[in-house]
Amino acid sequence: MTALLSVKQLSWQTQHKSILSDLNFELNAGSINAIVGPNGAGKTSLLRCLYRQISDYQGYISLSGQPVEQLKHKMLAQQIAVVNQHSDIHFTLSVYEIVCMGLIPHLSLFSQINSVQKQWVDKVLAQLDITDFKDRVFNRLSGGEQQRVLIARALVQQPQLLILDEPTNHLDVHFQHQILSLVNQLGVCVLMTLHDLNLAAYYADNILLLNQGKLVASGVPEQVLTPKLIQQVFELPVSLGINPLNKKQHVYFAAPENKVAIFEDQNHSRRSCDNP
Ligand SMILES: Nc1ncnc2c1ncn2[C@@H]1O[C@H](COP(=O)(O)OP(=O)(O)OP(=O)(O)O)[C@@H](O)[C@H]1O
Repeated sequence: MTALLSVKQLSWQTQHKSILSDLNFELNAGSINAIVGPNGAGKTSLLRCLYRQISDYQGYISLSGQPVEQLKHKMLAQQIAVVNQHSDIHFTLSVYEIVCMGLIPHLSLFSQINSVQKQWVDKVLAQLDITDFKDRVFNRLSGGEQQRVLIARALVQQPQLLILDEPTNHLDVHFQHQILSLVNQLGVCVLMTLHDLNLAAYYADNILLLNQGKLVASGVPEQVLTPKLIQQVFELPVSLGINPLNKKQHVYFAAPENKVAIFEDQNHSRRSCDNP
């Protein structure tokens, strides 16, 4: 099977620092993929290379066998949709207007939205369960509702690859699971960054573990989320178990050992003061 996205020997550096180095991986059509790693590991930079917000990288990125640098901007927007951490939404627009913006890569200059495209927008609104508030103003929605609107806008683009940068950011536990189970049912290839390793284990088919700009491991969650790798990358004591509710792998963390020693010390001094 030909990969949908193929990344080979991808490196990117700024004037002073290497940010990504020699990344190699492939994503299959329809697969759900999570990039995890510590702050500053290069997760967002990698995404930015893929949708060519960064273009001065070295290496090869191809989509359905075609190098992305050969794709015209509009063609790229028809194939890759992006939901960023910081939305660029004009606050006074309605949900419907925002979702329709996803059609822009499919419209020619001054053309109107046709009936087929209207039907497509309605279908996506229904799929994300936001039809009821399509006339509401975007910035009066809850964080979870806003995230669903932004994903709807991205889906209306009819992309082959949906890129989500921290889609669960600022969402409570309920909305985190709601968004990710929804993402799981979209039927498009998804590449998303996640900080929560357990959400990655629950919802991703494959995990890419990034540290200091390097791909430390990639594969199914059980292959990547091993105690040895997690401990090495996040520098915390770790233990693995199974979540009894969904039977998926669950990662448990504790405070770093030296911190525990400090806490114990502080408690000891406090106890000593309280009970001389
Ligand atoms: N345009 C830039 N110029 C200089 N340095 C940059 C630029 N973009 C990113 N960096 C640096 O590259 C490193 C990786 O940043 P990036 O945002 O990709 O990490 P991340 O894994 O997404 O982090 P986080 O989890 O904190 O969001 C950081 O040290 C960041 O400061």
